[in-house]
Formats: sequence, C-alpha cells, structure tokens
Amino acid sequence: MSREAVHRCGSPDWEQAMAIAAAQPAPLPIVEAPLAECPGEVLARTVHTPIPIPHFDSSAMDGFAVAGPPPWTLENELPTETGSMARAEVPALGAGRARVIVTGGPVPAGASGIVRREYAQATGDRLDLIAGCPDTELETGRHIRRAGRESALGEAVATAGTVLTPAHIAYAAVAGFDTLPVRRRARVAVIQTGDEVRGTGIPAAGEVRDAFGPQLPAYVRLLGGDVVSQVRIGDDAAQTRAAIEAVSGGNAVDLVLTTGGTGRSAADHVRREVEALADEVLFGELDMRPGHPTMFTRLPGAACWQVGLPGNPLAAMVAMRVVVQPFMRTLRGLPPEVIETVRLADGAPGARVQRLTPARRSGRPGVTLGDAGAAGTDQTGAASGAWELCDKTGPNMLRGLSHADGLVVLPASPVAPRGSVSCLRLPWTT
Ligand SMILES: Nc1nc2c(c(=O)[nH]1)N[C@H]1C(S)=C(S)[C@@H](COP(=O)(O)OP(=O)(O)OC[C@H]3O[C@@H](n4cnc5c(N)ncnc54)[C@H](O)[C@@H]3O)O[C@H]1N2
Ligand code: MOO
Repeated sequence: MSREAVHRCGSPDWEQAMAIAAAQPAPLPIVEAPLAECPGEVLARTVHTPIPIPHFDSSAMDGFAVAGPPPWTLENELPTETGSMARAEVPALGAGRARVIVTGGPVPAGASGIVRREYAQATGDRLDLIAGCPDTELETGRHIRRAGRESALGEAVATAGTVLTPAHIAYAAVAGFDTLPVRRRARVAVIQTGDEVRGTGIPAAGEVRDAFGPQLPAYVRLLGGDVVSQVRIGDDAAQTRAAIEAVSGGNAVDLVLTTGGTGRSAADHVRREVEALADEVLFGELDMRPGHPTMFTRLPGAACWQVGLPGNPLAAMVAMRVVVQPFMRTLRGLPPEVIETVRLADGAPGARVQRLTPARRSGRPGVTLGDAGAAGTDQTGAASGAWELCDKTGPNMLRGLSHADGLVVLPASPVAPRGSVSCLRLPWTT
C-alpha cells in the first residue's frame, strides 16, 4: 500500500540543500577500530595518553652512560643486553663508572649523561674523552631523552573530530593504544537504472557507457563510506521498487544512491517509486543547475535515506558534492563545512540561471597560486589563488569536471574579473 510521503521543502538552492542534507542523520555509532584501520576515519572522542611519552629515560645516542666527570671505569657489558633490558632491571651506575648503551636503551639510575661513541676512547677498562671533544658532551643529562618530555601522562593524543592521519596513528601507537574510538563507516547501496547503459566496451549509438558504476564506490570511500551493494537494473517500475526495498529494509544500509530515472517520462521510474515508498521527501528537486531533478528522501526503517542522482553525468556528480558529501560529513560526526570563496581570474558572463560549474586553480602566468595579496583570501583567511572556469561543462559532459579542482557557483548576474564566487572543492583535490 502506498503511503503519502511528507513533502518538506519545495525547491531548495544548493546552499539550502547542503544544510538540509547535513541536518538529517545522526552521527553513526562509535566503534573501537584497530589502529591500522583508522587512517582517514574521524576520531569520535578525545583520547588521552595512558603513559608519559616517552615512558622511560632513554639514550639518544650509541655510546656510554657515564656517572660524573672523566675518566671513567668501563663496565664490561654487552650493548644488546643493555638495550633490551627493562628499565627496572638495569642496575644503577656507580660514581666514576661508564657503561655501554645503545640508542633507545634505558638510562641507568646514577648516570649523569651519555657520551656518544665517537667522542670516547677506551683503553682496557679505562674510558676517557678524545682530544677535541666539545665541552657540551659532559653537560648533565646530555643525550638523555627524558620520560614525559613529549607528553605528560593524561595529555590529549588527538581530539574528537580529528580526521586521523598516519601521523596520528603513529603517535597513538607510541602512546600504547591498540584501537581508537571512531564512527562506524557508512554503508551505502547503489542502484543504477537505464536500459541504454552498458558496463564495458565501446557503446553503440543509443547506448552509453556507465559513467557511475566504476567510480561511485571510490567517490563514496573518499567521503568515508563503503558501497556494500551495487546493482544495475532496467527502466522498469517493479524492478526499481524491488531493488530499493531489498536494500532499505532491516537497517543494513544508511544511504541508497539511485542513478537516473529522476525525470517524469514514462521511462523514468525512480521518482514515482521512491515517492510511493518514502516516509519523507526532504526535497524532490533543487533550484540548481546542473542537478535540478536531484531527490533526497527518507525511506522506511530506522535510519535510511535515499539520494536520487540524475542520469546526466555532470548533474549526478554535482549532486554527490552538494547533497551526499554534507550528509556523509554528519554521519562521520563532522560539523557542516565552511563554504570557501575564491576569485575568478577572468570573471564570468551572466547566465539565465545560477550554475555550479567545474573550475580549477589557475596556473597561468601572472596569476600565482596562494598569492593572497594578488588573488585575495578566502573566508577562513587562508591564502587562495585565482580560479578559472573549465571548458566543456554541459550537464551530460565530464571533460570539464575531469580537469577541475572544485565547483564554483556562478550567479545569474555577471562576475567581474577577479570577482569572488563560492566554491566547493572536489574531495579528490589536494
Ligand atoms: N522534458 C524534460 N526532460 C528533461 C528534463 C526536464 O525537466 N524535462 N530534465 C533534464 C535534466 S535537468 C536531467 S539532469 C535529466 C535527468 O534525467 P534522469 O535522472 O531521468 O535520467 P535518465 O533519463 O535515466 O538519463 C538521463 C541521461 O543520462 C544518461 N545516463 C543515465 N545513466 C547513466 C550512466 N550510468 N552513465 C552515463 N550516462 C547515464 C542517459 O543515457 C541520458 O542521456 O533529464 C533531462 N531531461
Ligand atoms: O540536472 Mo540537469 O541539466 O540540471 O543536468
């Protein structure tokens, strides 16, 4: 039985669409993930080191732990023994004595410092400095890495909301963590429509190569989720309904991405079937070009949404950036993004409607990247170079997007040379 879906907002613009998408889901549950799985994930809670870092006094050099001024009596110990001994097992060093130590080895109690190997000379069991050794080598604490110098016990290792990098993981490992609390990764189902769409080879006239299937999983991964199921179906109402019902029940996925079929022709079934199935239509179209027919709905079940990506490839990619990316940020526990402003080197002529257009950072002579003085600054105050519009950016085209660093918002009115426009960076640009 078809229920009447709740229609919320008529035709939001791109900025309203981002806000609606970001406001919908709750952040996903927190899971303890092994460190190796954490790079790229968002830390869900601030974590504090359970030990001082480093956690014991160690030598920064291969050489000799010494107690007091030279000469010293050299103890007869092998470096490997000293290096691998636990701190508590290392015997104290008596006054006037020296002992071999390796980099990272625990410093014995009683040691006043470390003398590096190349500055010391042993004759029998007598150890002395070589001629010309700098005076600094005898400073108290020389070449000793003191416990807690990097971080005291209980200091923050990383704060909630951090997107974890390999460096964060390395630091957390040093602090003794085996796992970190991160948000569960979003599970996304992809349903592609289109009788004319083929997956491999050269398409015949009337056919198109599938522009979505090979890249949507990677796009979703860049946004912090995983495509857990992916099907291609024909332009058929029953198949469309069955495919959506198959993935949306039972809490298995957080988001269903459909491609194509958002139109109102007899061959377009996504719109009708989703409208019949959905608990809520957050928006059924956008006041945005390209990407005008993009839909965003909440499907039956605890927490499962649907984004209807239009079939035109650039329109679909714009909808990914405007609707899916903010939605995924919230799932990951990230705050809504701050919209960047950039300058357009050559400006832009006015158009009938506002357009989100592929653009790139300009590399032309006279327009220097990161030159804040010449090219302006973005809203966050960071230096930002001027941008130029890409060529070949019709709604069915991908060539311009393939050269782009972001989507700039061109207003209907003309933009003067070096004029400011809003810009949404693409998630694969660095
Ligand atoms: N009479 C009207 N026609 C159209 C309108 C309109 O308002 N009135 N809107 C246009 C706009 S805007 C868009 S965007 C598209 C939306 O189309 P659908 O979402 O219904 O998608 P389809 O009709 O299935 O396909 C449109 C186009 O995209 C190609 N396509 C589909 N899937 C793929 C794929 N996986 N890889 C590459 N290309 C794909 C398909 O072959 C069509 O060329 O409607 C306009 N028309
Ligand atoms: O969404 Mo369409 O032209 O706006 O591609």
